[in-house]
Amino acid sequence: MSLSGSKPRSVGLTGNIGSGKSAVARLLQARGAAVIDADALARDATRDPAVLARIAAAFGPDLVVDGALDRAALAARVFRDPAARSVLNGLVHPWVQRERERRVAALLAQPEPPRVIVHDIPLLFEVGLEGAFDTVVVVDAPLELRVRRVAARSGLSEEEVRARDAAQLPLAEKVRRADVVIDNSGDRGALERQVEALWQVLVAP
Ligand SMILES: CC(C)(COP(=O)(O)OP(=O)(O)OC[C@H]1O[C@@H](n2cnc3c(N)ncnc32)[C@H](O)[C@@H]1O)[C@@H](O)C(=O)NCCC(=O)NCCS
Ligand SMILES: Nc1ncnc2c1ncn2[C@@H]1O[C@H](COP(=O)(O)OP(=O)(O)OP(=O)(O)O)[C@@H](O)[C@H]1O
Repeated sequence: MSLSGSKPRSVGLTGNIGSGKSAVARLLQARGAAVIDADALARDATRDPAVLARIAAAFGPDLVVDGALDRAALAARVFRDPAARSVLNGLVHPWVQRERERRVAALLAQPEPPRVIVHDIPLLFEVGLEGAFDTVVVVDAPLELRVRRVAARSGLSEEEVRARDAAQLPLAEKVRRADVVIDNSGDRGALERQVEALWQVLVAP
């Protein structure tokens, strides 16, 4: 039983590349939420030898170097080719979905499950998961700002960020479909204030 004796609230957290999902997830985690990060699970999937073998079979053995996926090379392929992207998604997404369900089951089996479980899923709408959560939160920020923030974080070029954004449902459409929108066009203080307000709603009886 959780402290309140009720089932954890499930939150789907999404937005396009660089919108600030991980930043929001961290702030919710600091307040006591459990976070399941689909990007991290997708990275785990590509370390599974069975998945890696299927990626090598589909995209060529040169994409696996010393037993590890050449992520940059695969990204260069899939973000300019929707058909290739859909093949990769078909190899990785079922693994991610299974592991996510396993993690939820483990959290629910704890003596004191968390009050809130946050599912950070970049492609939540694209894969049709919008009905799977009590609350869907979309993190919004203008593309120009996201390009700058991601470049500072990871060194992806402007073109690479734009290509990934173009491979996702338009962010404005996600904002329309959201239950809650977090505007991350401001500073970190502004973000934290919105997350605190969201948290109060999530844990309200
Ligand atoms: C292509 C890969 C190898 C590139 O790896 P890389 O380390 O450069 O990026 P990383 O995985 O950290 O993803 C960063 C961001 O790219 C975007 N992105 C990743 N995959 C996709 C995709 N298939 N479609 C659209 N956007 C994507 C998301 O915004 C994500 O947050 C990797 O992203 C991958 O395996 N993608 C397929 C799995 C997937 O869909 N992951 C996203 C959530 S499950
Ligand atoms: N309000 C903010 N002010 C300044 N920098 C920010 C703010 N919010 C997020 N960032 C920074 O912008 C970058 C992108 O944010 P974050 O990694 O949280 O986005 P994301 O949506 O998880 O990205 P991805 O789609 O790549 O997973 C990070 O370096 C983060 O630290």
